[in-house]
Amino acid sequence: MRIGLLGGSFNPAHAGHLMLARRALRALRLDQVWLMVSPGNPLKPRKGMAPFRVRLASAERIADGRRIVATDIESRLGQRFTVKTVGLLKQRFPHVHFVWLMGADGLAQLSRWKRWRRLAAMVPIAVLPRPGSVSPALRGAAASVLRHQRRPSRESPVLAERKGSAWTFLSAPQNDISATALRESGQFRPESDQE
Ligand SMILES: Nc1ncnc2c1ncn2[C@@H]1O[C@H](COP(=O)(O)OP(=O)(O)OP(=O)(O)O)[C@@H](O)[C@H]1O
Ligand SMILES: O=C(O)c1ccc[n+]([C@@H]2O[C@H](COP(=O)([O-])O)[C@@H](O)[C@H]2O)c1
Repeated sequence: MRIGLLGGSFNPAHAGHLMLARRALRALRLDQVWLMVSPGNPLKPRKGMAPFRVRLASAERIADGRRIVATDIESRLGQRFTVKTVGLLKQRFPHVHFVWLMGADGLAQLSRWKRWRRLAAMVPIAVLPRPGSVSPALRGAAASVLRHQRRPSRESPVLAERKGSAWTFLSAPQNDISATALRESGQFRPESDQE
């Protein structure tokens, strides 16, 4: 079983998440993608962050419950740092091949995550393009440190099964949608979503 983990704030979930999940399912030959709602991104301010259950409900609305599944497992594990969450998931599901999924903005800031080198050694990573972030990501500190672990995208179908450190950059159509833009345009009003 191969599962892609798309960790995120989902404040709110949107079409960019769905595009990323669908592209990863196909390119990485995944059985499922989990939209793993973060109880609180350690690098994001709490201000402006909708309550967890509102963000989970938002992720559930874009999921299909079959190949793309919204989950509160990170909150139930009581974790916020990805390195801890992935370690616990691997313990709990020893037969699953997990792949960490993220947009290029994630790779650009990965070197600020807790024990990120350890994380990159624990789980294969697939990065998808995002407008404005491709160049900062590929020229950033994490991509530089991990340059010898980068695999060509033609190996994507077997990335999930790789034992050692491995990451790849997938080509994909880009979508400039963001949760920030949706919040700023007033299309996501958590107060009314809580009713
Ligand atoms: N339009 C997009 N294209 C590619 N990846 C995306 C896109 N939107 C979000 N992602 C990725 O999905 C994951 C979760 O993102 P998140 O829930 O923070 O959404 P966001 O739109 O980036 O939010 P915000 O604008 O509040 O920072 C991250 O890995 C992010 O890179
Ligand atoms: O572990 C960390 O130090 C860390 C720092 C920043 C972000 N993350 C994770 O990155 C994922 C994307 O976060 P976000 O808020 O950009 O959607 C989400 O699962 C976060 O928990 C993790």
